[in-house]
Amino acid sequence: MAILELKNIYKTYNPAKEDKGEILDNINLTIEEGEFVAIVGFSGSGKTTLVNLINGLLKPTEGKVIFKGNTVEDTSHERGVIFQNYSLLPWLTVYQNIDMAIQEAFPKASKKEKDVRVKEYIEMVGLTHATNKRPKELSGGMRQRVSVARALAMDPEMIIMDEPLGALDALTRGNLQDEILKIWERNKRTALLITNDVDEALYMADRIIPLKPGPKATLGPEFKVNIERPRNKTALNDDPEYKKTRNQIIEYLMNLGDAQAAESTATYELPEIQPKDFRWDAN
Ligand SMILES: Nc1ncnc2c1ncn2[C@@H]1O[C@H](COP(=O)(O)OP(=O)(O)OP(=O)(O)O)[C@@H](O)[C@H]1O
Repeated sequence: MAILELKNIYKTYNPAKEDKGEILDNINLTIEEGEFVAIVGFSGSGKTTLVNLINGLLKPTEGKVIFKGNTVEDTSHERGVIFQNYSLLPWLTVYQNIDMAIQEAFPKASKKEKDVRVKEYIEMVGLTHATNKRPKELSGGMRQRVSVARALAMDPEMIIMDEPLGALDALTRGNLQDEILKIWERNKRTALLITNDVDEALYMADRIIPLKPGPKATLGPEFKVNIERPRNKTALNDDPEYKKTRNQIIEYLMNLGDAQAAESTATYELPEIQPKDFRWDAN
């Protein structure tokens, strides 16, 4: 059953002005319950705008966002967003930031239950030692981990991630990818990951959809990731299916980037791609 539907979404920030700032156009997407979908996009193409539309922070200029059969009008803890810019309350400690989210999601839980949950998620992201610190006392990566813990602690039906792990070192990033996958699988949740990292998308998602560069950014064709779970990062490098899909996506993105550069004077930043990508056999 579809949990999220995007229907003919068009978004401009400036409908009245001549320069309309047309960000998204003709966005159609259906995500089934339990799926893990990744959208891979160019920098500045409208990824955060799309997340905010799904979250309910923004309204589409035209079209509809439908969650569990109802048009999204507002934010809801059923859709937990991990933002790229941490968005923590600066005057609250790590504990209090997470506790506040849990209060909202589980208003009827006892004080003890909430306390156990807060501590469980702080431990999950390895921040027990920083429980009573405020955001300004934390590094960027630590703040991002609090943000991940806060979103997951609310046990949202849909986990929406807007480049959530970009600020982290490789080890922490890998650990959190695994934690997110565990929670998604264990609790049978639905996940939408917005990223510019093709490898992250391939490791985590069931299908990957490129967001073409704007103005009027729209979704490209989907690429299915037919690789069994649980996936092993080291083994993936030798998996023919992984190599094939990776090359297909990268080739598609490179062609898009070239076409866009030929048409426009604007410069676009490609999603994270290594030169080694083209050395691999597409077998
Ligand atoms: N509130 C706003 N008012 C006007 N224009 C906006 C607003 N928010 C974003 N934009 C414009 O919309 C476009 C897409 O921005 P958005 O943040 O959605 O892209 P993004 O793909 O998430 O970017 P990045 O990868 O750099 O984070 C940009 O040109 C940006 O300047």
